[in-house]
Amino acid sequence: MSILIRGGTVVTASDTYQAEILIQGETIAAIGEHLDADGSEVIDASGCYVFPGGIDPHTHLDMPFGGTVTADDFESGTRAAAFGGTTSIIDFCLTNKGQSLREAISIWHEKAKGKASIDYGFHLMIAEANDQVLEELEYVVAEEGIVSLKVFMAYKNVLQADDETLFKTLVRAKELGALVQVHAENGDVIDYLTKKALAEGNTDPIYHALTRPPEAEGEATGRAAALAAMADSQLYVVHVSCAEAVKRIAEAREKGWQVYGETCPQYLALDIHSLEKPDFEGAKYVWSPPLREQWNQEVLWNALRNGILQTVGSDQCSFNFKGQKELGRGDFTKIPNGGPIIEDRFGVVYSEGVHAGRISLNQFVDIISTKSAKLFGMYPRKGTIAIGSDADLVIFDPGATRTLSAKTHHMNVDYNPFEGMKVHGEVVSVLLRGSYVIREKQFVGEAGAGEFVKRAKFTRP
Ligand SMILES: NC(=O)NCCC(=O)O
Ligand SMILES: [Zn+2]
Ligand SMILES: [Zn+2]
Repeated sequence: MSILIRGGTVVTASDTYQAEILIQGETIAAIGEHLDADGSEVIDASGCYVFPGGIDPHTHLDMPFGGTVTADDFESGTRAAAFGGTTSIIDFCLTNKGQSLREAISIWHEKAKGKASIDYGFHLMIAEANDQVLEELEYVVAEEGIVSLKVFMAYKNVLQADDETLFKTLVRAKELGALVQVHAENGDVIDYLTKKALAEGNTDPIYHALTRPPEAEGEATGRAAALAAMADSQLYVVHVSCAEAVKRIAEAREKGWQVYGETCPQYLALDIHSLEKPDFEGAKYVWSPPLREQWNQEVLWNALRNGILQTVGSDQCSFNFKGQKELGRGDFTKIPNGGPIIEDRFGVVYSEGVHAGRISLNQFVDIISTKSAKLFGMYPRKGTIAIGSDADLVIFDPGATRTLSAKTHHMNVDYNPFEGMKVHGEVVSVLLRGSYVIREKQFVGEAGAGEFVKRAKFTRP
């Protein structure tokens, strides 16, 4: 089976040009002009961009958290991702203290099996760094192809690990060729501030943000970067929300330390005042780190444009307002943290980034796909348009406009944090390894067609 994409403008992280793309089987066989279409299905991409499929480096599907389980599992989550132009995700596999890593990973494989309609990999959470865990990591990297390890510096008494755990993980990651990720907030300070707020009768959603100050994120980011430098290792800071954290990453990079950073669409396009919405609606906007004052948005865009931050992940972690976010009525600490973003990551970054003139088309591709492929060991199989690469492609109409809404989204959740937002550009069709997942805005993919991607060891991009 071969497909010829004709008439489109091919966009990669480095180039923008008119060309035809010939797909044979699962990969790109040729790129050029006047390619032989004999026997191929021809897709007319006139007026459209052809992008490499989006790679979302940060998702939580079918994850127990905050006393409940995320509303989207691998089936609904990956389908929604495909509608939005994403063809690969990397989901976080949680672990418990005392549990073997093999067991934790096999639980996550079961969650995805037969459900994912796009390709996926796993990051592995490190809850403790004892001898058994450090030993088992060799198998994790070499056999499972899981080359990214996540340490939480927040969520005290739930997910939070101490500095010793982070440092030992960084040292081991260096030996094995893995990239360490951190949720960088000072969990001890936040624990103190949240208890104080509740004791003072401050229970509304806005106190979630007020008890997680930017300094708590900046401090933890700087500490993690310093630990990475002392371990001579590599660090990726997830969901950077504010200027304080950007500053610490910039300082680390200036010193030549291998520190990378990701932000998310919610921090680029929403602000802290959403948490003040009446009737408990502010709970829809509870993330950790929290939404910040609006001026931080331009700091984040500048950091993406200047290469201080490299990627935008969705941090997809959806909970319905009814029955889930509502668990925190009367106590903001019981609001499950997170939101539904997987479908709109690509579109919001295109619209607010490229259309609004903040980043170039090529920077968009780098941020939304290529850098994640490079940092997480999938390049050049994924993250670009090149001969031999997987034919993961997005045909995108830049002239279309649409309004984001829970009424039209495909996530399994009863609200959309970007409700009513007008965006420029629309995903028309999506191919995963040469097969349609989205065809003319309709889902034609298959639950189970997505494959687990074993990734290559970390190399400095
Ligand atoms: N970010 C958030 O609020 N929820 C998802 C879990 C995490 O990434 O910390
Ligand atoms: Zn986090
Ligand atoms: Zn997350």
